[in-house]
Amino acid sequence: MKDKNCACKGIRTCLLCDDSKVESFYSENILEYIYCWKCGDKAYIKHQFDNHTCGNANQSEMIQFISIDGIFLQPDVLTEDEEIKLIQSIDSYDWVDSQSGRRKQDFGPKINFKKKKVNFSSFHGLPSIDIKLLDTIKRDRLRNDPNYSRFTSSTLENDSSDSILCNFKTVEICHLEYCPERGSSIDPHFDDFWIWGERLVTLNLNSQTVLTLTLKPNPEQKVLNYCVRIPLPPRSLLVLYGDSRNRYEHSIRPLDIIDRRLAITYRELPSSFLCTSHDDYNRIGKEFIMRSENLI
Ligand SMILES: O=C(O)CCC(=O)C(=O)O
Ligand SMILES: [Fe+2]
Repeated sequence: MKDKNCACKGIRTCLLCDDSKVESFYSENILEYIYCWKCGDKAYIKHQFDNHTCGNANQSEMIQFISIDGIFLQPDVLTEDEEIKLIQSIDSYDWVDSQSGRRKQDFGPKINFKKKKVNFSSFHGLPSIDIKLLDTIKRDRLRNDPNYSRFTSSTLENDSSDSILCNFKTVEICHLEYCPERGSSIDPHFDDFWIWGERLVTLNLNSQTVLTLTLKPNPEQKVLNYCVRIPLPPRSLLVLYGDSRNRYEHSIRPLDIIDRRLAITYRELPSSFLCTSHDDYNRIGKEFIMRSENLI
């Protein structure tokens, strides 16, 4: 361990505080399935990925795959020009050091997840360019090819002809920066279930990476553990929901950061805050909506 000159706490580390981090991270050998965004609901064993046929029909029985619920990925939702302008806007705000070698910019209230308390005093609105681009994407740039199973989950109340972002109301935005020099990563985790809704929406900018889904190891279950690797090109939009949000933890491994990568996460509220008779939840829901409608 080196002297701490970073924001890591507890078991989290980055290259600044632990130079063995990258080699030791996820050294266990587990089966890797690669997600195919065209198929929408399948991930193929790594060495056979290039041989698979997209869609449900005509799949060779020799190809080993798993079905996976609740991933939507759409490449090229932004033009290169839009991406450049978005990155310029992001870099006009101050970065704050965060855990595991990341830096971040938060646009939302301070939340104490354990005590279930929300403090809105520092939340003054959401960056307008982030919201306008997501609106454009929602309106014009998402495709639901009927030949493939792009929406899979029963946890969404959407009709299959709806966009995956139907009725998505952003109430919090976070900008994240990952750099290979800092060994930036995010450990496997669930996003909070109390305050954040069903869909986790992420825009990937500046360089490609891979988001990894894993199941928490369960010593009682004797099934071989595995991971699902989701390649994320720059300018792609990812939505995790259903099993991918609720059953699998997600992470970004340091070796998957090959260049500076920026991500914008957009979060919504669950219905428990929106249509409720619970006074406290009602107040929190209303305050979120009111503050997030202010574009800065
Ligand atoms: O960087 C990413 O794509 C994931 C970020 C994430 O999981 C989070 O902020 O909760
Ligand atoms: Fe997350």
